[in-house]
Amino acid sequence: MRLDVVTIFPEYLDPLNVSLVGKARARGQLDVRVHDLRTWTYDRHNTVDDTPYGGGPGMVMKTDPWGDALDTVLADGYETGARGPVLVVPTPSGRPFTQELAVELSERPWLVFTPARYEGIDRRVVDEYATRMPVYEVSIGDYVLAGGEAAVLVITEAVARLLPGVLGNAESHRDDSFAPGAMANLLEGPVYTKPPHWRGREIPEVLLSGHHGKIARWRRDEALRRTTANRPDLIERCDPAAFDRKDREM
Ligand SMILES: COc1cccc(Cn2ccc3ccc(-c4cc(N)[nH]n4)cc32)c1
Repeated sequence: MRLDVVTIFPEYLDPLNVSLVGKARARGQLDVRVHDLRTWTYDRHNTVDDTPYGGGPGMVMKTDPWGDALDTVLADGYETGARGPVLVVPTPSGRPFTQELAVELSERPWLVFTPARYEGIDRRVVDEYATRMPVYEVSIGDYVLAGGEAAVLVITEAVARLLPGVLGNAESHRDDSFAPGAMANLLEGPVYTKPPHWRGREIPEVLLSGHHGKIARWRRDEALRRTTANRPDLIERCDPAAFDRKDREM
């Protein structure tokens, strides 16, 4: 997978050099290229913004730097054999970023991220590139950030961990809270590791029993308890039949 990120804060994407994404890049599983939008400005102040038509607070990011940057990035990608780009535009007014959308994006060969700042990018930029490629306008949550770079980090990590061979235990994302199956839509339950005793606190007996069926049922029940407490909205999405099937397996 190729990822291009165009931003006025390229250093904000430095975390993509470490941990899971950094290792995937080092192994050649991910080709991540970060571009400074100001490369495509030609005035003394490297201007990327201007006042909004219609008035109002803040500034809007100008068309030309984005158009020149995206044309260059896309041309370079095509020249190096990349195909099937999609534009990913972080915005508070986008569709919610979910595990389902992470899976969908992980199946694409080339993501081009356009994290904006100020009050966003002149709408004509998205309209222009929507004529050439799929555009995903994505919100990572119902809160307002100062720009899209943090969202790029979130989306990239959620997508990268789904790529074959990136996660150490190939199966572990299959048990994700939001992955299909009996635990789908359930939050993660509690986890424990050594030492067995810590400040007078013990490990739940069932986890020491070696009885895999009882352990699986306990984990499912704990996940149900936590989901009921913290995300009752997810409970409605659970499939009781999947629980029955899982119970019969345990
Ligand atoms: C566009 O409308 C906006 C309205 C008020 C502020 C801002 C600030 N801002 C600029 C670019 C940008 C990109 C993403 C986000 C963002 C995403 C999520 N989930 N929260 N916040 C916020 C961004 C934009």
